[in-house]
Amino acid sequence: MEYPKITEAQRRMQRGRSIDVGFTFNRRSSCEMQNQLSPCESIDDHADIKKRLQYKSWAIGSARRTSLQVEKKRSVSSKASYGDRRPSQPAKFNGHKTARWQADYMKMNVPKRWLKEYEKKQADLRKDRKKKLQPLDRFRRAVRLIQTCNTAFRSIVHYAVEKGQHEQVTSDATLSLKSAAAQGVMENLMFDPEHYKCHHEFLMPGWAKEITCKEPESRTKQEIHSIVQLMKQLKGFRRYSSNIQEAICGALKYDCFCRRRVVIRKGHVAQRFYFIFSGSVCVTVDDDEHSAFAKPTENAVLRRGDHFGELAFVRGHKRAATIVCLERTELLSVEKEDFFSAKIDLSFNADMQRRVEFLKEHHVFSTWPEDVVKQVAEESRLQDYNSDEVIVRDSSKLHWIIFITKGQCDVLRLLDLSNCKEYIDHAVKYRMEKIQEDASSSTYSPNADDISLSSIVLRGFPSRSESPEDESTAASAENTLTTRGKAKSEPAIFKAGVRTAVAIACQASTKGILHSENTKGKSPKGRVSFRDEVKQEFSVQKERRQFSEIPRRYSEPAPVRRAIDDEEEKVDKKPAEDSIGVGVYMMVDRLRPGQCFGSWSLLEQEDKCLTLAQNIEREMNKVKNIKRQSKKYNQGRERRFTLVSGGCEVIKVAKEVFFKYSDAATLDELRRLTATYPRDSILCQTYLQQSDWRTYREGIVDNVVVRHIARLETAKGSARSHTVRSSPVPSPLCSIKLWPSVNSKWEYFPDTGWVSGHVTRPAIEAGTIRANATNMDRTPVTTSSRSQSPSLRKGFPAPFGTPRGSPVPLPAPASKSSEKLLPLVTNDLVLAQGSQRALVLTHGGSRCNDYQLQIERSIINKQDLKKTNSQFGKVT
Ligand SMILES: Nc1ncnc2c1ncn2[C@@H]1O[C@@H]2COP(=O)(O)O[C@H]2[C@H]1O
Repeated sequence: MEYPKITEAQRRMQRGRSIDVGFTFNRRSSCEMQNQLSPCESIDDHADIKKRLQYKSWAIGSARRTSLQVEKKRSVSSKASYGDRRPSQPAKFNGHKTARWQADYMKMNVPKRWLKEYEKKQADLRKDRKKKLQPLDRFRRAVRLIQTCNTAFRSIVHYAVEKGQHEQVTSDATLSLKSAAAQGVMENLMFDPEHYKCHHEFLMPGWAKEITCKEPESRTKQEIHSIVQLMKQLKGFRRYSSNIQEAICGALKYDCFCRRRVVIRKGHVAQRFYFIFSGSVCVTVDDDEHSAFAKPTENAVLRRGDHFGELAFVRGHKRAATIVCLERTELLSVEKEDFFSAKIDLSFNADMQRRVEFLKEHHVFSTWPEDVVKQVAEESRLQDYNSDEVIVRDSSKLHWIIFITKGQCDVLRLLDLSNCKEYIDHAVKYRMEKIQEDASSSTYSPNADDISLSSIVLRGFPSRSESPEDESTAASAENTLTTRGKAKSEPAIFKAGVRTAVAIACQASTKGILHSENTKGKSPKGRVSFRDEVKQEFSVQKERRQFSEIPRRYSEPAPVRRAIDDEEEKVDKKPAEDSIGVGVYMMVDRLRPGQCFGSWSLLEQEDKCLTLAQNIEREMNKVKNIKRQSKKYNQGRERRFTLVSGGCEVIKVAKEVFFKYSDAATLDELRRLTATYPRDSILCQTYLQQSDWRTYREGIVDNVVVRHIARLETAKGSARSHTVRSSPVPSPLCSIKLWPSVNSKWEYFPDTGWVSGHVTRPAIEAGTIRANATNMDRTPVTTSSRSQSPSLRKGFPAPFGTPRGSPVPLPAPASKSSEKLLPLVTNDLVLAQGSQRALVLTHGGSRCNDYQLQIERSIINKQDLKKTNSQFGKVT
């Protein structure tokens, strides 16, 4: 058989057409999975391609065979040349950008029309796939993504461990344990400092260690550049210009020291200047490093990003302090010669100049001679703090006066609530009412939230009273307390207060009201501590002193004073947990540039820093100003404040240095700058007011919900003004709702909220409930009345601590334009007007469409309803 002769061009054309379908498929797959499969990769892929083609109905047998043959031939013959043919950049096709595989087709004479059709089909498919993605599919996708990320992360960790860089991946738990151990006790802080810490501390990477251990001459430019980038993480390093940075990094040497290792000893000749890359060191002015561990609060602690050892170079003296590691610390140091050749000293001189200028301009130092100011500036230190960093934990142990140069700091007062008369009175009163209410009504069992405030106070008592046993526990607790109380001859008020509280605790626990979670949730650090009587006795005495406004120094005879002081010292020496039963931090002041912190104790000892002549004059003035000064003395002596940075730069001047040069004018100026903060009793009242659920709720409502609703309503327009809002805003605007119909049916619809069967229009919200049950009236609450601040609501005193869930009357509204239902929230009590039926919302809320609403129908008889209402009356 003779075959017709065909030209090479015809053959090529035929081949192109015959392989089209199969080839298109193959090429497509090569594009989609470039890394896994490519048609010309090897003959081993042949089986795979065949398998794929079997499932494609449009890949007819003959075509498939041809294509495979062609593919096989091609893959064998053109294996070497394929790489060359393949264009590295996307080629242009018909004015459109095309992919690599399209360019290949062009070469193989694949008709453009087919390509276009194919592309269009693919685009449609992609669009459809995107559109039809169900939430579940989306979720699956997200899960897959997370899985991928997780796998990637694990492989990085694995790689790091293999390469010996596993130290960099240190868990927070290990770090927090380390730092807690390094700091010794957690001191008096009632919040967990770990919450304010970065989760990972970055240790020096292996490659950086290698570079910094090399001789400076053998470091390449690239290596120095990498070290510069790494060192830029340190705030102490960033302040240098790029030239200085490079010069420093060319000479840096890596060192790692363990805890207790002395890096610098006072009086030694200076050799190196140090940056802290990780860990922390303590600066102590003693020759001996032990005070760093014995009195940790008295010494400065330097951390990652700080530097030390410059003073000796700048001043040309010997080392001014001892520096010891508090934990495993990584340091990068620069030799003396490099320090000067890199001109690091210039930046320190500039810093020094800034300090001098700040001090010179400050009022306190206005009378000081220039050389003295310079000396003080030399001995002071400029430090910057990030937001939320604790600068001073306890002002009573402060050894510096802190001047704020930039930014702001917050002064906090740790308020011991268990020592606040107002708080105890409030809690006991509230609890008594609750118990009476419980005793009289068996139908209504209060929610755990209802006693949240009282449980804070009760937390200060031994856990034995919280065991859900019976009254015998109460009796025994009371007995123990009374016996102890007798032995110590407690004041009567105190005994009565404590007894009531213990009794309350037991009664509450027998009813299963006290929930440990509840207590835990409200407790800073979840502490449960027992305040012993001695502490309480003195706290009561302290309280009395505070109330009487008579300064202790001048009102009490000396021996008594000493005795009290001694006792106080004893009490103060107790562990932190014992000294504060229930604490809360209150912000009392915000300091801005120019203001100072920590001068109270200085004013107290002002006599020490005056000359004899000045002393005589001051004695005269003292008599006149006795009352004014005594207040400040008390403040300095008894009250402790915490200083927390809000992002600031400060100058710390040592008190001793300040003492040396202070005169009367300086102290007067300092006194003028020193703020007098409110007494604890006032702070306590403010706290109670702020933590009052209703005040809080109104604040939130004013700030968030009302604005949100207003926005929604503006968007919806006035057409919906007579319909019930279906917005899912769980607005806790009102706790009591009155319904206009006596026997109305109570129904809940997810969209429309509560609807009464007897009312044609939506039931009208009522905000006011009168003391008398029979006189219950309805008055609509408007958004405008709601948005008023609590103080503007006349005749609406804010009782302390009305907890969430308890019935709260709302103020008389301004107008009745709004005829809408306000949403209910959990624990809301719903009363029908004139009806004896009450509903307590136990779960969800009328605006929570996703929740199944459960309603507890408690039938309250008339008597109980009256009682309840009379209690509402009491609250108002
Ligand atoms: N009060 C301080 N607070 C923080 N660091 C200090 C204080 N006093 C001295 N230093 C540092 O401790 C270093 C001890 O060595 P130098 O004197 O060389 O440089 C000193 C300062 O860098």
